[in-house]
Amino acid sequence: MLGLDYDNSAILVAHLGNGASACAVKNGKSVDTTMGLTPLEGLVMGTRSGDIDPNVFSFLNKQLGYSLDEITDILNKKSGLLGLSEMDNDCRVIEDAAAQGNERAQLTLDVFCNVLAKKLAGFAAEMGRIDALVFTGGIGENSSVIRKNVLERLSIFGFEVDEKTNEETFRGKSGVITKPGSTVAMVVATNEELMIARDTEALIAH
Ligand SMILES: Nc1ncnc2c1ncn2[C@@H]1O[C@H](COP(=O)(O)OP(=O)(O)O)[C@@H](O)[C@H]1O
Ligand SMILES: CC(=O)OP(=O)(O)O
Ligand SMILES: [Mg+2]
Repeated sequence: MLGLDYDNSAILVAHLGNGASACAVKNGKSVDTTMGLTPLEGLVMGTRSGDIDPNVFSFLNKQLGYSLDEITDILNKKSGLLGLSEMDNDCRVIEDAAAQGNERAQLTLDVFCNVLAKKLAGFAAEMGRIDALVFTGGIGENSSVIRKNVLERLSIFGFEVDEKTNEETFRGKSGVITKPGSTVAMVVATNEELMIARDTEALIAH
């Protein structure tokens, strides 16, 4: 798509759906990712907190009396976009509220984008350069608001969003969303379900 040399490339991938993660892909291989032992680590997600002080477990238990199961449930199912906005885990609902001037909704979007931008910047440091940044997943493929917010935070790496193309890229459309001469950011529509089905078929066929 970009004519990059597969064996000499550094690509950042932001897969933003309900679950969300970022990945550093060097020379075609994933060399780092934001999720950890469980999908809770890393980015702010629909209902998952992402990175948080691990002492939150002992604090919420000792100070506020929550059980281990309750804290696990809060961090996985009641945090993230839902917990920050106190509205919904669906990014569209929060974007609409922010557009109407709801400050809490705007803060939620800013936290989401700030955490993502910091992770991507860290990956850039790890790989030594960025040839392209790929947005995918429901939010990555459809939200021009989130993409613009993140790219502006990463302008130090030479990203310059093309506002018109960015706004016109959604619902399965793929393509570059930055200006000519900018470090490349693009949308790549994924079909995870098809990949999972193909991988499963390949595994059970043997
Ligand atoms: N037009 C849109 N603008 C902003 N966010 C959107 C839009 N369309 C879908 N989304 C977001 O995409 C999320 C779902 O992404 P998806 O990749 O399907 O999730 P999953 O991780 O469940 O596979 C929704 O929760 C919603 O927040
Ligand atoms: C791991 C993951 O992406 O979870 P979800 O199905 O919530 O998106
Ligand atoms: Mg998905």
